[in-house]
Amino acid sequence: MSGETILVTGGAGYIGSHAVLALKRAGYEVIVLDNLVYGHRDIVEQVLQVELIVGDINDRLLLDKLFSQRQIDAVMHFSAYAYVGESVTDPAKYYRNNVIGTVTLLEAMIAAKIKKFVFSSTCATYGVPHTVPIAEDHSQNPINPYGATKLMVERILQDFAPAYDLKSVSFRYFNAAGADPTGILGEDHNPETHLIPLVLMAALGKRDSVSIFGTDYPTDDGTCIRDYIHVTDLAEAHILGLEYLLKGGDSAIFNLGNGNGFSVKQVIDTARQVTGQDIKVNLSDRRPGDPPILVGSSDKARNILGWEPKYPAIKEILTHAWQWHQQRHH
Ligand SMILES: NC(=O)c1ccc[n+]([C@@H]2O[C@H](COP(=O)([O-])OP(=O)(O)OC[C@H]3O[C@@H](n4cnc5c(N)ncnc54)[C@H](O)[C@@H]3O)[C@@H](O)[C@H]2O)c1
Ligand SMILES: O=c1ccn([C@@H]2O[C@H](COP(=O)(O)OP(=O)(O)O[C@H]3O[C@H](CO)[C@@H](O)[C@H](O)[C@H]3O)[C@@H](O)[C@H]2O)c(=O)[nH]1
Repeated sequence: MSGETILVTGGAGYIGSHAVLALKRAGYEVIVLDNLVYGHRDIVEQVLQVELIVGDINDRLLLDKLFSQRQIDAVMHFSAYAYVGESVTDPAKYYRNNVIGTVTLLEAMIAAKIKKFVFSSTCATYGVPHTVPIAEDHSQNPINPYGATKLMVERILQDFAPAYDLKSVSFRYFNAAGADPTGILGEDHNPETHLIPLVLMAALGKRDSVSIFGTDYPTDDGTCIRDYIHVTDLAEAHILGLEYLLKGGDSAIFNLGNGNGFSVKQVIDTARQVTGQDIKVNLSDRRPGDPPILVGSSDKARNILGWEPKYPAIKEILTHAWQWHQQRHH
C-alpha cells in the first residue's frame, strides 16, 4: 500500500529521519513536523527532500491548522526527549514534552478524525527485567522518568482506543544504532550521550576516550548489556506497522530488538576490530537509571508483522555507523 500521506513528528531526528527515508522508498507522501531542538533541518530538506514544518507538538493551534489544511492518513510520532540520565535530573521536562505533548497531538488528531498512530516506545518501560529475553507481556516497572513517560503514553493509547477509535502500534525499541547502509543518514545527536557514536568519535580522535559507566553490574564482565538494533531495521518495522494499521489492524505493541545482548566492553572491543583503532577507556561510576541488562524477544513482530531484521550482527551495525562517521568528519 502507498500514496497515503504520513505526518512524521521528530522526522529531523535520528530514528525519525531513517523512517522518513523508508516511507519515501515505500512510496508514501511525507510531511515532517519537528521543532528542531535536536533535529537537523538540512537532513529533511536537502538529504531527504521532504516538506518540513518547523513547529512543536505542544502547539495545538499549529496542529489544528495543519490537520485542517492537509489530508493526513496516519501519524508516526518520534518526537520526544530521550536522554535517560537527564530524565533523572530534570523529570519535569520529560513529563511535559513526552506525555503532555503527546496528549496534545492525540487530541488534535482525534478532533481531525485521524485514527492511525505509530508510537516510539522503549524497552526502558520494563525497568529491571526478571527474565530475558524480555517479551511484551513482561511486567513494566520503569526505573527512570524517561521510561515512565513512555509507559504513560502506552496506557493513554490503551484508553484512547475504545473511547475514540484511535488505533495505534507502539514499538518498544531496544537500543537503536547504526546508519543507513548507503551512508546518507546516520546518528547525530547533540549532545551525544549514546555509547556507539561516542566510541566511534574516540576512534576518529574527536574524543580522547570513552567512559564505561559501571563495572560492577551482575553481568559476566561487570558492564551493562544491551540489545543493539539497526536503525534501518527499525525503520522497516515502522512501514510494516503502518501497513498493518492501514489494513485495519487493531492496536498492538511490539518489541523491536535482535534478541542478542552485548556488554559495553564487548561493543568497545568490536569497535576496535571494525575501526582498527585503539580506543582508550575510563572506568567510571554507574550512570543513574541504567538497568544491568536489556535484551528483547521480537517474536511477536516477526510473527504478526513479518518483520525480519536485515542487519542483526553487531559488527555490521558498527561498520555502517563507522562508514557514516568517517564520511561526516572527513
Ligand atoms: N535512540 C534510541 O535508542 C531509542 C530507543 C527507544 C526509543 N527511542 C525513542 O525514539 C524516538 C526518536 O529517538 P531519537 O534517538 O531519534 O531522538 P532524536 O532526539 O534524534 O529525535 C527526536 C526529534 O524530536 C524533535 N522534538 C523533540 N521534542 C519536540 C516537540 N515538542 N515538537 C516537535 N519536535 C520535537 C527533536 O528536535 C528531534 O529531531 C524518541 O521518541 C525516543 O524516545 C529511541
Ligand atoms: O559514554 C557512555 C555511554 C553509555 N554507556 C553505557 O552504554 C549502554 C548504552 O547506553 P546509551 O547508548 O546511552 O543508550 P541507553 O541509555 O540504553 O538509551 C537508549 O536506549 C534506550 C533503550 O534501552 C532508549 O529508550 C533510549 O531512548 C536510548 O537513548 C548503557 O549501559 C550505558 O551506561 C557507557 O558506558 N558510556
